[in-house]
Amino acid sequence: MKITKICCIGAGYVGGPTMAIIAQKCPQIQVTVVDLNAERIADWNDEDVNNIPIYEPGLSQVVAEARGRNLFFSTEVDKAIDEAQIIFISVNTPTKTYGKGKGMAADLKYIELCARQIAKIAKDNKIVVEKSTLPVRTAEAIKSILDNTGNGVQFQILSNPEFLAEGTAVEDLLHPDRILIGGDETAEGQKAIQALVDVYSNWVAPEKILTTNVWSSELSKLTANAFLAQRISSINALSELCEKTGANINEVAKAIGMDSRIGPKFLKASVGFGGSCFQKDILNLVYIAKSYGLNEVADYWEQVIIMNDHQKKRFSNGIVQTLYNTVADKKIAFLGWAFKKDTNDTRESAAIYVANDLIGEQAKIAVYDPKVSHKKVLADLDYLETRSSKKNEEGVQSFENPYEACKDVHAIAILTEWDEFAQYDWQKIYNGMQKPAFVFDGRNILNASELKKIGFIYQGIGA
Ligand SMILES: NC(=O)c1ccc[n+]([C@@H]2O[C@H](COP(=O)([O-])OP(=O)(O)OC[C@H]3O[C@@H](n4cnc5c(N)ncnc54)[C@H](O)[C@@H]3O)[C@@H](O)[C@H]2O)c1
Ligand SMILES: O=c1ccn([C@@H]2O[C@H](COP(=O)(O)OP(=O)(O)O[C@H]3O[C@H](CO)[C@@H](O)[C@H](O)[C@H]3O)[C@@H](O)[C@H]2O)c(=O)[nH]1
Repeated sequence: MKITKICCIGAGYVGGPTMAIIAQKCPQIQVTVVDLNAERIADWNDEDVNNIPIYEPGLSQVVAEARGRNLFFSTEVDKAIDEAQIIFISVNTPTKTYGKGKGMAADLKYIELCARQIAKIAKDNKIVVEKSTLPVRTAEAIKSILDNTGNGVQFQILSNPEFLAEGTAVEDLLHPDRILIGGDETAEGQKAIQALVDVYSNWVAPEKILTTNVWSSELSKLTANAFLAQRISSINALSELCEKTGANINEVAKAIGMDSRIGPKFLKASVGFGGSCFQKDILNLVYIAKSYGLNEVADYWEQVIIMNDHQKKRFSNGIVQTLYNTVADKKIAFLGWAFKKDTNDTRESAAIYVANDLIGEQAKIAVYDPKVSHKKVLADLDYLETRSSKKNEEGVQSFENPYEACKDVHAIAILTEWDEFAQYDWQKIYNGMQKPAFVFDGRNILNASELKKIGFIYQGIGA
């Protein structure tokens, strides 16, 4: 089957970058990304390509190259569905906040809406691709909706989970470790798989494209995230033991990472992992295990989340304790608000929880993040519903300049590992601070001995 038109429902952190790369690498295919959020689409179409809604290194250049040529952003969902041969579903699948499975299960209402819309509009056979991260066996539900509410046309459902990490999305999409495609074992299923393999083959080597059955593909995505997050919780658990014993977590991580069976990646101790995926996907895995009565399996994976919550709490408690057990009316600068460097995404960022704790202790927070607006900082705090918006506004200020943010503060906390933080003139920052001047490095990115030489009281993670 020759693919000439692709549509993607959902112009978010996955849909936008993924489709931009497909369009860049497949100029013969017209790629249309649609979304119900008109403001988001308008931002993707902003004349100034630097104003696209998602910050990712290298992304604006890719969009500049393909947009208007074979890459389009639109709110005309029905038209795009009608015209496409392959429809990617890349909508959000957050943790449910209501009803059965509240706080654990994935909320699939947006997925179901997409399936119903596709069924209503499609007048010829379509390949529907699950790009969103979904519970294992979701394809069954999508198929049932499509087959029972459709116009009698044939649908093939593929699972093609996305493994990009934010901050490195373009690089990850250009050079993926693997592309995973799950489909039906029938002849039609295999034909659909081949059509999608052909799209990726425009830039991905054949040995990196793995095809499986649908259920393995769906479950592999949750499993990959669970394994990655588990490594962080494992190293963070040991960071607490290091602090008690005189061992240094950076040295321990290096020593174990040199064992080729363990490997060096994802062993960076931190204030705790954030982002829209790890917590949501592990909770989802836990819920699935529980729903099959596999309580030990559920408990095993839930511990990764428990450890992460503990790590965030430990960080804010440590600040209060060190500042003589009170931070009331003390000003604390936060360097970083995003959940990791090189992204403007703040979903589930550790910074939100640490700030929430400290505002609860009546501290005043001064935030500097190179890519996050004050509006976003306030919205993140309000989302927790701990206190009124007015009280949050009184508790947090944002600054465009890091030196301004750090002026007159009692302490500085590093919440995100932005490279620029290590390059600052720390003597200048020290001179402008209250004394004693404390630094709590939640990312272990600063030069501890240099800071101590200047006069700072420095506390990292796990040393
Ligand atoms: N963010 C990541 O790094 C990442 C990586 C891999 C996988 N994922 C998964 O990909 C999926 C999308 O994540 P995201 O971060 O891009 O989410 P997002 O919230 O940034 O984007 C989702 C978009 O879908 C739109 N949408 C929702 N329902 C719609 C509908 N019925 N019709 C049209 N548009 C609709 C929303 O308006 C939103 O713009 C999730 O399942 C997530 O778990 C995310
Ligand atoms: O050694 C490490 C590595 C990461 N982190 C933190 O872990 C979180 C997640 O980081 P990362 O995994 O790099 O970013 P995400 O964009 O959340 O990507 C994860 O989640 C995506 C969504 O499912 C997957 O596609 C990716 O493969 C998976 O890495 C961030 O807060 C990081 O700061 C650490 O604390 N220590």
